[in-house]
Amino acid sequence: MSTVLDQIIRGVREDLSARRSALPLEQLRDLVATKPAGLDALAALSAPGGVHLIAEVKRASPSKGALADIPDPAVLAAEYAAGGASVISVLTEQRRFGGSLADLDAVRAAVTIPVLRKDFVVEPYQVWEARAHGADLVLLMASALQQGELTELLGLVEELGMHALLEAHDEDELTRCLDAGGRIVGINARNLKTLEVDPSTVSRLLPSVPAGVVGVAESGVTGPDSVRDYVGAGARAVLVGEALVTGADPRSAARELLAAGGRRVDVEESS
Ligand SMILES: O=P(O)(O)OC[C@@H](O)[C@@H](O)c1c[nH]c2ccccc12
Repeated sequence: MSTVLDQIIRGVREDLSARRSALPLEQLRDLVATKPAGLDALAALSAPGGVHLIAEVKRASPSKGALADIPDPAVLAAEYAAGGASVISVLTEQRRFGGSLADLDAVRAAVTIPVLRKDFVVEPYQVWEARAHGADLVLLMASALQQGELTELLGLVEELGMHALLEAHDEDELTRCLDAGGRIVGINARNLKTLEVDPSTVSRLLPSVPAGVVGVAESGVTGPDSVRDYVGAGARAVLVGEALVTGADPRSAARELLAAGGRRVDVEESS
């Protein structure tokens, strides 16, 4: 039986081949050569002083449908940055999440902190694309990749001067992420095959992430209490989408989550 993940990846591959016809890899590589170097997302997420926030620009999800309009992702990203986020995550998958590479461009132009391209990366072309559109960090999901692909894509991400967030949602995937050499590893509380969120996945798996690897808790943060729980389980960063995009004030919401994780954010004059 085909899972939601299989269906998403099928659509991603179709959209990808259309983009590749419009812009062949060779030209994409030339474009990458003209871009300034990426920012160090590993350093950003390793800085001491409490939990780090990876704040996500997320318009929709397969489980909930439309979440937020987000007329201007640049404005939202700037609010996240002002609220103390260390990294901005931009979903670029179009069919189920309503994202695009244009959103990535807009966010890249709006902030000076590292930006994550969040998509279902299954081919090297998408890694080149991420760099061409200014990403510093690329999501690689163990559930979507064979081990050889995971290792190969991680190698390309690093060769292009970026870092990868390797994502696992069970023991086997976590072992694979660590074996591949992941230095930033996320535990996703959402099972992308069933879309169910189970925060205990994070508390079960995070303790197995070694101290030298940045452990990220992903999905299911509904407020400060969730952050406290994830940090208690050993999270050095939390990745939050829905709770931030559906609230009235993303800057204050970001600050509140960070405060719950022990990070003090200097309050700037609000613009
Ligand atoms: O909206 P939430 O529950 O805060 O979740 C954010 C993020 O973890 C989720 O968007 C996510 C985690 N891994 C993914 C992989 C693909 C697409 C989306 C995701």
